[in-house]
This record gives sequence, C-alpha cells and structure tokens, in this order.
Amino acid sequence: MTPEPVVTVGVIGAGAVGQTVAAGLVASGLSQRLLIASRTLDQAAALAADLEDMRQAAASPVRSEARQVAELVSCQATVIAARAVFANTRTSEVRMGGADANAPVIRALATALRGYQGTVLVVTNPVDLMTRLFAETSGCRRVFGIGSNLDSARYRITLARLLAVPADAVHGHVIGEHGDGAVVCASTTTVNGQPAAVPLPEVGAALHDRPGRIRHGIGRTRCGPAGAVLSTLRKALGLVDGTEELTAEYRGDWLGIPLRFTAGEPIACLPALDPDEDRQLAAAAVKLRTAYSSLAARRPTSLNLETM
Ligand SMILES: NC(=O)c1ccc[n+]([C@@H]2O[C@H](COP(=O)([O-])OP(=O)(O)OC[C@H]3O[C@@H](n4cnc5c(N)ncnc54)[C@H](O)[C@@H]3O)[C@@H](O)[C@H]2O)c1
Repeated sequence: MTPEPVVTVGVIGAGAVGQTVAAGLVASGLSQRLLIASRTLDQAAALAADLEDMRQAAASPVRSEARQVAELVSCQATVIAARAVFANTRTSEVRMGGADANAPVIRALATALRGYQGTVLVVTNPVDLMTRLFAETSGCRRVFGIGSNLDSARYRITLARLLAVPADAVHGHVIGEHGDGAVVCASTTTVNGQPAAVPLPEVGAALHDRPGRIRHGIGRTRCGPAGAVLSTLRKALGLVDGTEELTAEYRGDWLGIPLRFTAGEPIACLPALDPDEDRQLAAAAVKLRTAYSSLAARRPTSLNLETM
C-alpha cells in the first residue's frame, strides 16, 4: 500500500493570527506538518517550540518546524499573517491604514515565493489589496484573501441573534471589500430556506463594531480569522467541498466573492444581486481598484527589517 502523502502547511508571521492559526492546525490535525516563518528565525523557532509542547501535551501528530520563508515552497498551502510594525491611528477605513506599511512586507514575501505552486491564503490587511499585490508580484496562480468569509460568518451569527434563530439556519453572503465597502447580500439571504427580512442598519452596525470591540478587549482579532483560514484550507486542499467568500480576481477586479471549491478547484458563484447590492459591489470594485492603483504608483520603499 502506498503511504498517504504528507500534507504540509506553512504559516508566515508568528504574531496573534499566525499563532492562533498554527495552534488550530496542531489541534485539528488538518495537516501533518507545519512550517513556521516569521520576521526572524528566532521568532519562528520560538513559536515552533511552543507548538511542539502543544503536540506532546495534546498527543497531536502534527510536527512544527521553523524555516526561512523561501523554504516554504514545499508546502501545499501557505498562510500569510505578517504585519509590519506601525501605529494605526485610523478611526475609519481602519484596515486601509496598513496599506503603505504592509505593502513592502508583502512584496518581499511574494518575491521570495515567486513560482510557488501551492495555495496562498493572505490574511494581512488591507487584505483585498495585499492579496492582489501578492498575486501580481509572485505570479502565483492560487492566491486568495481571507476576510469576506469572516464577515459572512459574523453576518450569520449576528442575523441569527437578531432573528432569534440558530446560526446554522441562516444562509447568506457578505462580499466586496473586507472593510467599509462590504456588501451584505440581503436579497438572497435565507433563514430555514425562506427569504429573510434582514434588518440592514442593525446588521451593518454590528458588523462594523464587532472587530473594534474584540480589539478593545483583547488587543487583536485572532480566533475569528484563524477559523476562516482553517475552513478555507480544508476546501483549498480538497479535503471537503464547499463555498468560501474569498478575495480573488473576478472580472478584472480583486474583491471578496463566493468561491465554490470542488476537489480543491474554485469556481466563482456570485449570488443574484438586487440593484442596490449591485451598485454597492460596483462601488467596492472601483474603490479597491483606485486604492490599488495609488498604492502601486507610490514608490516602493525597500524592506528594512530593523524598522519592522
Ligand atoms: N483578513 C482578516 O480577516 C484579518 C483578521 C485579523 C487580522 N488581520 C491582519 O493580519 C495581519 C496580522 O495580524 P496580527 O494581529 O497577527 O499581527 P502581529 O503584529 O501580532 O503579528 C505579525 C507578525 O508578522 C511578523 N512579520 C513582520 N514582518 C515580517 C516579514 N517581513 N516576514 C515574515 N514575518 C513578518 C512579525 O514579526 C509578527 O510575528 C495584520 O495585517 C492584521 O490586520 C486580518
């Protein structure tokens, strides 16, 4: 009998999100091996040691090792959760506040992983721009951004709470930007298979406030994005079929769109939109296209590891 192939997942960035994703991978056994890279090898080695302790204590089969970024080319999938050191003082368009600081990090990682054949999941914000930047700089084919699936998960639990129904009775998507240009697909949302009356102002306010409340309480959002990463990895690695709302190229723009994965292969499946949702999606596309062009037009600053 031929042995089962070993699935190896890479995680870049040993901070709040990277740690939570990595711990989720060790706990779930979704992959057999985990390679960690970060700004320094010492940082990656520290997280790998902590994860090895977890493996031993929890009797998990998943081994963790520290590596340089370029060595992650052997991984079937790689998660990018790196963040430059900068103070984000924005109170609106908060995620966009990371564009200039994080772009050089993403460019450097994309250059190191040029030609990579595996799946790349970008978490770094502003995720719609950073996903496109990584894809265009690296030339990698399978690059997706995490964000709209987290928004969709938050939408479903929020609507379930507002309508006093179980969360798994709610089906509906949030697409467009992972940010202020998110589009709630209310017209196709169902509860127990029936069209739902979505209280859009309450839903919008809850979606907008939730990340800030989490950050205020525990410093960073980490478990929600990690859940969205693990759920996407299962589909992208072909372990299960299903739909995730991910940043991907769609009709020339990069934004959050539902992708249906079958045996690991994605197909875009945009739900029917009413005229208002259609307008909002078009506005999100223009906003992201414009922000990306102006990011590309600004002179790339060289990556200085000492200042990160
Ligand atoms: N898309 C989403 O849904 C979502 C949700 C939460 C957070 N995020 C984003 O994820 C990113 C990470 O967040 P965090 O809270 O884990 O940040 P963090 O500051 O806790 O960790 C960032 C890590 O990246 C490492 N790093 C910095 N430069 C690097 C480089 N050049 N190469 C490799 N590693 C490098 C740092 O050393 C650190 O370990 C942020 O941009 C954040 O806004 C996105």
